Amino acid sequence: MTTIKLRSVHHRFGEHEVLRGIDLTLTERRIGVVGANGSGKSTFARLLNGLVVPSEGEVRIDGLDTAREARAVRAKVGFVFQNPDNQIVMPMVEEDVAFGLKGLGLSRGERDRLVERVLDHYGLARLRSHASHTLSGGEKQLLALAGVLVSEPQCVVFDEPTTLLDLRNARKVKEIIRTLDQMTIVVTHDLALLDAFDRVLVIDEGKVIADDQPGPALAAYVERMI
Ligand SMILES: Nc1ncnc2c1ncn2[C@@H]1O[C@H](COP(=O)(O)OP(=O)(O)OP(=O)(O)O)[C@@H](O)[C@H]1O
Repeated sequence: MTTIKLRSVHHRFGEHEVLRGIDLTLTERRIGVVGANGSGKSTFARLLNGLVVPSEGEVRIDGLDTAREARAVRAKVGFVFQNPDNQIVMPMVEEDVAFGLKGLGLSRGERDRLVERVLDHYGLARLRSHASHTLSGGEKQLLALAGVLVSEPQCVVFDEPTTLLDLRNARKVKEIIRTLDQMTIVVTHDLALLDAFDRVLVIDEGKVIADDQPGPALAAYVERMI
């Protein structure tokens, strides 16, 4: 089990204080994060694997400080961006998946086996030799996911994973999220996705204003939005 702790976290971009005092301990397997546009959700999500370091306070993943132990933190917590183009770095599909294993000290054989498994699992095997930039939006999102999941992180953070997808691909990605073994934290505007989650955080103007099971948390969110 992974434990994520945020202590007195504030984050500022210049003068703008985007997160304003967040204290949380996260251990549940499925955690949703909702809130209005610009409320600080993406910034919050990025704190969890050290993509953003808090201006004040600290974020620890199983005791590791994201500000000082970023490499170890990223091995534990994978991050899937809303736009897969932010994440796909290698020209060919299988190279891009293999890139997710870089720096882990695996032999070539182990690396090939893990890449093979994840390509098969996400239906990308037939595209293995394709140029990454020629994939459709849905295929790119699956590739971005495969590139993160290939290294089997203990926790995966998704920032609006279905926003750019059509219905079929959104459904596919949601099914993957529902069936992942790992701890999963999902920022989304798709409230139905969160029905079976264990915990939902509502962020408003940089603060957590509700933190509960999906029913009451989403009711608080809807009330705040109208
Ligand atoms: N790198 C940055 N530099 C300056 N300001 C930023 C930066 N990233 C985010 N912000 C600002 O911080 C605020 C919160 O942004 P954030 O992306 O965390 O919100 P969000 O809740 O994810 O929004 P959305 O639902 O629209 O994606 C916004 O006002 C945004 O303009």
